[in-house]
Order: sequence, then C-alpha cells, then structure tokens
Amino acid sequence: MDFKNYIAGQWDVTTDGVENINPSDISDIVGVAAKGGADDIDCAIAAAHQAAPTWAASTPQQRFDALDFIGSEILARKEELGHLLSREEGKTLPEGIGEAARAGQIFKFFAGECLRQTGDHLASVRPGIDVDVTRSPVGVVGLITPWNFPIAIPAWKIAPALAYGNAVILKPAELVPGCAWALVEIISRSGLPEGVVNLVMGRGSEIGPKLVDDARVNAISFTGSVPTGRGIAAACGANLKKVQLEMGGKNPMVVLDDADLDVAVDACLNGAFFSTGQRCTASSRLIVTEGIHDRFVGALAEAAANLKVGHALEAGVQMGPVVDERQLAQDLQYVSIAAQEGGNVLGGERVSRETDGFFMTPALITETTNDMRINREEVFGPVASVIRVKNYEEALSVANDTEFGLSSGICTQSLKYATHFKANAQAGMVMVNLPTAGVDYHVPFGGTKGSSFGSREQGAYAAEFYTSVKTAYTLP
Ligand SMILES: NC(=O)C1=CN([C@@H]2O[C@H](COP(=O)(O)OP(=O)(O)OC[C@H]3O[C@@H](n4cnc5c(N)ncnc54)[C@H](OP(=O)(O)O)[C@@H]3O)[C@@H](O)[C@H]2O)C=CC1
Ligand SMILES: O=C(O)CCC(=O)C(=O)O
Repeated sequence: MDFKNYIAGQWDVTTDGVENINPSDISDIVGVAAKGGADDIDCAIAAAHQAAPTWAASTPQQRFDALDFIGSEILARKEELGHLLSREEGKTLPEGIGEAARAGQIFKFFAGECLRQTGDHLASVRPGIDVDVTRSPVGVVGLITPWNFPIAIPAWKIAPALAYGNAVILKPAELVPGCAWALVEIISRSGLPEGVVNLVMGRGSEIGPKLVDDARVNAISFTGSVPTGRGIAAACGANLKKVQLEMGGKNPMVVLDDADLDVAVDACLNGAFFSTGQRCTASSRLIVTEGIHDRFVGALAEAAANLKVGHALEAGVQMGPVVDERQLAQDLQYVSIAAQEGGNVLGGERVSRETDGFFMTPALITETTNDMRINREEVFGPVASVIRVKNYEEALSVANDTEFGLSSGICTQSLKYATHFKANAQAGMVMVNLPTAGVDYHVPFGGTKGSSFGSREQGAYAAEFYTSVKTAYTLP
C-alpha cells in the first residue's frame, strides 16, 4: 500500500518512500509512505494560500455538507479504519475502532457547528451607530500531529479548521502515515475545492520548520512533545503567528481512604495502562492516602499483572505494544531509573510474543516520592508510580506539585473533597471517580502550566483558535 502526499487536489507520485511497520509484528509492513521535502511543503502552502479565500467565502451549507460526508464515511468504515489504526499504532482493536468512531463524531459535531453560527449585533455607545462582532477564518493553518491518536487528533484539528472556513496543511507523525492518508483520502472525495486540505508526510525536523516559518501560514496547531512544542512557540512568537500547543502531562490521580476500591482500581488501570499508557492524559502519578494504600496497591498490582498484553489485533488482548523500539527503550529506561531511585518495581519487563513486536508488561512502581524523576518527567508508556500521602491536603499539594497541568483526577465518595478538588486542582481537566484519560469530543480539551499554550481545542471553544474576531461599526 502506498501512502501518498495530497497537494493541491493531486495525489503526489514523485516523492521517495519510507516503510511503515506494525509495532505488534515487525515483519508486517503496513505500507510505504511518501517522504516529502521542502518543495512539497512549499507547493502545499501555495495551494492552501490560493484556496483559502474560496473556502472562506463558502456557505454554511457547503461546509456542513463536506464535514457531514466525511463524518458519515468514517463512521460507516470505523471497523476498517480502526483495524488500520491498530495495525499501524498498536492500540488494541476495540480502542482503534473507538478512536475511528470518535473521529467520525468529531466531523459530525463540527458539521453542526457550521450551521450554529454566533455573532453579536449591538448598539454603539455613540448615538445612531450599529456595531457587529463577527468571526472570520484565520486563513491557512498548519496542523502538526503526533502518533498516539493518529485519526482523532488530525480530525479534531481539521474539522474545526474547515468548519470555520480555513485551508489546512496536515503534517502527521512519521510513525502513522497510513491513518493520515486514509483520513485525507475520505476528505478528498467530500467536494472541497482543490487546495483546501493538503497532506504532507516527511521528517518533522526537516519539513516542520518550513511549515512553521512560512509567512503564508497564518496559524499553527501542534500536539506532541514539550521540546518540539516550545521550539514551535518560539518561532511563531518571533513571527507574531497564532499558535496552539498541546504537549505533555504528569497527571495525578488521588485515591482517598473513602474511595470505592473497585472504582479506584478500574480508573487507575484504565488511566495508566490502556492505550499502552501512550496518552498525554495518562494517570502516571497515583497519590494514595495511608488508610487505603496497601489494599489499593495490592488490588491494582493484581489487575495490572492480569492484563493480557499482546498483538493489537488479537481478540481478548487488553494492552497492545509500545509504538516503536525507541519509545520502548525510553519506557524501560524510566523503569530502571525509578528502581535506582529506590522505587519498588512491579512488572515493567520486556516480553516476547510469537510475533516480534515492542511488548512490555505494565509497570507499577510503589514507594516513590514526588521529587523522583519518575514523578517529574513524562514517560509516555505503561508506567505508573504510587506516592503514599497522609491526607487529602497533602494529596492535593502533591498533585499540584508538577510543571504540567493537563488532567487531574480524584477517587472519593466525599462531595466535600470532590468539590474542593475540582476547584483547586491545577489542571485544564478534572475527573472525579473517572480515569484522567478518555475525554468527550464536544467540550474543551487542554491544560494549564507547561502542558498547553494558546486557546482550547475541541467543542465550540475551538472557534477561538480557528477564527479571528472582527468588530464593524456602521453609521446607516
Ligand atoms: N502530548 C502528546 O500527545 C504526545 C507527546 N509525545 C511525547 O513526545 C515524545 C517524543 O515523541 P515524538 O513523536 O518524537 O514527538 P514530537 O514532538 O517530536 O513529534 C510530534 C510531531 O511534531 C513533528 N515534529 C518533529 N520535529 C519538529 C520540528 N522541529 N518542527 C515541527 N514539527 C516537528 C513530528 O514529526 P515526525 O514524526 O516526522 O518527527 C510529529 O508530527 C514521546 O515520548 C512523548 O513523551 C509524543 C506524542 C504525543
Ligand atoms: O485522553 C484522551 O481521550 C485524549 C488524549 C490525547 O489527546 C493525547 O494523548 O494526545
């Protein structure tokens, strides 16, 4: 299968190919992806720049029809797309299908947003003058996406960009070209004018800066690592370009003495290890009060040890492989750093299966303190640590003692503590008796502190990034 670039309405045939392998079975080549370079990015930017005014002038009905078509086709083909996603990225098949469905629902939601327009018509403070406050598209938007949600994240950037009248260039992560290609293939048949959506695959370190620095690109939306995000923010700042970043997390899950043990174990198992822990919203610091600590650790350790690890497409598998060799090495290195720092490691070993893939068992590291590296740095794998605390006040203080602020959770049956935590957790998203990961598509997504920068993604709040506000005064 060839995963080609899509530029100015044409599938490109001139670029070199890069083999893309299945992390569950490295003998399985998923496809050969285009390796775009500076010329491809230049052509894509030129195409988007030319197409942007046409799409900005499109009617709400035209926008609704295109997004509704895309959403319907994704939903109709969610099993097939989910299969490709699981084969390429390593999520289990139910997780892959779930993510594909989420992408379809995102397009459906933003199709509706095309028709639910907002604006204000006001009286001026001066007599006889009318004031209109409206939103206009920002123009050309560069979308740089990571490998861990290879359909949902491109969807939650492309759908609002199109709904609010922008043209886009998608630069997906090198590890997941198949999902990006499959999504753009559907988009290419949705009736959009040529050049409104462009796909350029290639090395991020080579073509990413070209996209970010080009003056014809009006805004950049990025999800990925902190260092890359910071570099993009600096470049955008230098050019006064609009930018939105979603980066790492070191998300705390507080478990209080009065928590329902089964609810707490389920929430932590899901939050820490599902999707192989490769979520920026993963629960990586489990902050547990003394009275429940030993019972909780015993039950969670048993549940984690019983998780079936294996080929992402095999029925009954609950945790697929790590995405690639480099990420696996990083995960295992953090497990050994935690052990050297004095943590007690349960699991966290590389395992071999019949197929040669990047498998490891979930790692639960107990007896840790919040100053250890394992509790300060994002691992991005199936690795969670437990921090023992005396009471709620200490739990909240430890939860907030991090440079990140994406998602934060608490398991408790106390309305008093849940209410206080929702108000005082330093995070963009707070979960009560739920995993820190796994969010809805119709409400804002994003964090505080070092996790995020710029306005929120998803839901109606996405309009803030993909539009600029215009205030018009009229003397009739
Ligand atoms: N918050 C999140 O959702 C995610 C966080 N991460 C974190 O990042 C770590 C590394 O993952 P990785 O995939 O390398 O993350 P990166 O931040 O390097 O990659 C994210 C995206 O940025 C692109 N990119 C890379 N360099 C540049 C650049 N200089 N300018 C513009 N775009 C660029 C990548 O392209 P290419 O793939 O071609 O390099 C990819 O599309 C993980 O271990 C994890 O800690 C990773 C993924 C998602
Ligand atoms: O937890 C989720 O549902 C979304 C997580 C996410 O967006 C990410 O890891 O990048």
